[in-house]
Amino acid sequence: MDEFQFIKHIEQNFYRQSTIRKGTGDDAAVFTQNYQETVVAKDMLVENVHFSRKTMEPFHIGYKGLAANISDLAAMGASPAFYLVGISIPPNWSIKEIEDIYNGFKAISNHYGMDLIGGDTVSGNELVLSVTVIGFVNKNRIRYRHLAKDGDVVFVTGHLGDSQAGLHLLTSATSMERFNDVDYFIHRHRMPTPRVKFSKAIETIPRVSLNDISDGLASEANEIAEASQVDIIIFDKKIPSHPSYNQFPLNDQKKWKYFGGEDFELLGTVSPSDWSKLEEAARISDTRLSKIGYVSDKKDRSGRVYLERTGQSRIQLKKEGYNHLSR
Ligand SMILES: Nc1ncnc2c1ncn2[C@@H]1O[C@H](COP(=O)(O)OP(=O)(O)O)[C@@H](O)[C@H]1O
Ligand SMILES: Cc1ncc(C[n+]2csc(CCOP(=O)(O)OP(=O)(O)O)c2C)c(N)n1
Ligand SMILES: [Mg+2]
Ligand SMILES: [Mg+2]
Ligand SMILES: [Mg+2]
Repeated sequence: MDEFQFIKHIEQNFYRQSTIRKGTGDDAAVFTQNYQETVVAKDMLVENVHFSRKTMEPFHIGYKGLAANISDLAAMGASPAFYLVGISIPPNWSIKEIEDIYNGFKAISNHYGMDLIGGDTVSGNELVLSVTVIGFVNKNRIRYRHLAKDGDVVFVTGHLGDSQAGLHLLTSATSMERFNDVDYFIHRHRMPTPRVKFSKAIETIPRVSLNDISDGLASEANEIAEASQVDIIIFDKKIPSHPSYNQFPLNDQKKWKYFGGEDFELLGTVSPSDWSKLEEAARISDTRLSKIGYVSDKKDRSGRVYLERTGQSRIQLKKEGYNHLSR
């Protein structure tokens, strides 16, 4: 199969989005849009950085590559619509394996009614995916990270630390039989759920600041604090974790839930007067929701995040987490 046959092979034969005028097959895609804001994001997935052939099957690579991107749309309040895929294919990957990556894309894109409208195919030394997503959101419902205000409630969806626990189970030398809920943790690592349903369900709330947790809670909370120029206080004991999470070494538990990343949960802040609406949205979207802290209303704020631990002094939670250029 050559490059052109490959493209023909992966093209969709119909489109779900009615706004599409031209998908794949010309020099560029064309869609029309009139009243909503257009939201665009890109995240890459690179062999031996984001996955290894030991930790992920080809299907998971496609699924997670698109899930990570959809997560950024959810973090802006946007509904996913389109995606484009740049792929560098090494010679030692079979066409069947590449097809399976695309089966991963198809599985999650079907779920959100998204269309593949373009991309690029090249040969390379390592498998590299560069995915671009496009979504739409109503003008006054964009969930910027600079929208946090004094006195807000700080919340998070789901459980934290699961993804790195899954990676640990996939890579550590100790036998998996020693652990409970192995399949759950591995699934959370390989096939994370972007919180689109929750993000849509909170549409009635006028102001929410939101970030998705790709680099760890500490990093994402600092991004909200810096962008909004507020101080955030987080209660250590309120961080939600899976019932079996406490089977891992204490140090790892702490490391993964604050600095691990790839959980693709949503972290945000909302006015206390909208908290009950948020709870209702969590209920109807079947999403776990936890109140984990608050935005300080003191005047001397500096865009920092602090951690409160029972019986211990308050410490600053620094912007540490997964960082590609920390050398
Ligand atoms: N190489 C790059 N060129 C241009 N913009 C970039 C580049 N890398 C990151 N960005 C932009 O920087 C911002 C933060 O990126 P990132 O930390 O990867 O976000 P996220 O963690 O939400 O995926 C985004 O607006 C992103 O588009
Ligand atoms: C083999 C392997 N090693 C390490 C990791 C852990 N890891 C890789 S990237 C990453 C953070 C998220 O990736 P990034 O590209 O920073 O996403 P973004 O913040 O741009 O959405 C983590 C925790 C992994 N998933 N697989
Ligand atoms: Mg990114
Ligand atoms: Mg993000
Ligand atoms: Mg991202």
